[in-house]
Amino acid sequence: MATHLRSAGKKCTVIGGSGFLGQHMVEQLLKKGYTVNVFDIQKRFDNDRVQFFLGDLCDKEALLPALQGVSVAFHCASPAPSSDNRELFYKVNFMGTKAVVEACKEAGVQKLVLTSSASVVFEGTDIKNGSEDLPYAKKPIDYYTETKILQEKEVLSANDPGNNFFTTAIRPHGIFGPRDPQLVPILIQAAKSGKMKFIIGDGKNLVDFTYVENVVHGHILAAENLQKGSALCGKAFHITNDEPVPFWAFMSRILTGLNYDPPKYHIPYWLAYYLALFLSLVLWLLSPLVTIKPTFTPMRVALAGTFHYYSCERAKRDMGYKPVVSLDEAIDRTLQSYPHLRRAKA
Ligand SMILES: NC(=O)C1=CN([C@@H]2O[C@H](COP(=O)(O)OP(=O)(O)OC[C@H]3O[C@@H](n4cnc5c(N)ncnc54)[C@H](OP(=O)(O)O)[C@@H]3O)[C@@H](O)[C@H]2O)C=CC1
Ligand SMILES: CC(C)CCC[C@@H](C)[C@H]1CC[C@H]2C3=C(CC[C@]12C)[C@@]1(C)CCC(=O)C[C@@H]1CC3
Repeated sequence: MATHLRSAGKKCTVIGGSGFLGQHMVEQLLKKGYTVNVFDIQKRFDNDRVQFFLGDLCDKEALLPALQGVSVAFHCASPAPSSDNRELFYKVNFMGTKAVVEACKEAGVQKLVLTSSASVVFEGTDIKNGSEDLPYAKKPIDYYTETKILQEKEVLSANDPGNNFFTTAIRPHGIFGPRDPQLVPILIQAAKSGKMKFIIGDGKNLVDFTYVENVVHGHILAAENLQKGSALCGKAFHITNDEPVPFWAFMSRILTGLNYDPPKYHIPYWLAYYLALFLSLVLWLLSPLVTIKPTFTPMRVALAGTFHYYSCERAKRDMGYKPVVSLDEAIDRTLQSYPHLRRAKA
């Protein structure tokens, strides 16, 4: 059945709809004829076609009005990984997700699609073409990821066909695109302050970077294929660009595309890792006196210096997923979208 026919008359709620991914979700859902509610802790854009509900997702009562009459809820809210706030991650990603599940059931929502993360299986060592069958990380790289695991388990185990409630999880990796507040802005900030001189390791490690529209496409396909008896029920799916790329080649392309020099000196992976670990220890000791956010954390060094790319064969097989924007096109569109970060040529 054509996508526009399947989506006719569908009403959905995007929890976290004011965020980077959330806003792109809203735009595509509206294009596909969905009626869209946004539930978020803040309102970051205006759109007459969207009904906004402001509140904290940890509060079930606040969620309920946003879910009335809705058939699909997309849950893509999370505190930013860089907030580095253990209590907040636990409260929002774990306890809050329990509230989301409860509220969906109470409001009679039939489908819940969670935005998880491919990092739920990453322990800081190489993953090449990893499938969804990899076990959850026993030692997740940070507390954000630890709570993404708890969150994913909570949502997948809530799948309950007997009560007409179906759940699935999308695991994207390294989302980028216009309006992303993390990847490009952090990279350019690091370049501006002269910190992007070194390639961690030999620079050959392949990683997935996934264009935001492909991530959105995966979510919408998931919602449309999630139904009684489908292979999606209670399962997680990698959504990638299906074009793993050397981490440092990708970074260099963004840097040169915005007129910054690419890194050219190599530093051994373990040296970078232990330097970052030592730095975080020093900053932790100083934290009662001063708060400094380091650019190079052990987590970022692990992400920058290892292979971690994932197979999206399961999504292709079970929901007909195929990236809609190639990596080349995605990088060009992203570079175009950040004129304010472009360095004036000398
Ligand atoms: N960006 C990436 O590379 C990847 C992201 N993900 C996942 O994708 C999802 C979306 O990420 P992204 O769009 O980058 O994140 P954003 O921070 O841009 O968006 C998340 C939104 O959720 C809101 N939010 C946070 N806490 C609450 C709360 N308690 N109640 C209601 N709303 C809340 C945020 O508000 P505020 O800004 O005020 O906190 C923000 O508007 C997240 O679940 C993330 O874990 C997964 C893999 C990779
Ligand atoms: C300073 C440089 C070494 C790195 C600059 C880019 C990084 C900020 C990004 C490279 C990989 C990204 C990534 C995430 C955040 C931004 C990066 C670290 C996530 C941690 C976002 C949340 C997830 O669920 C997993 C992502 C993995 C990749």
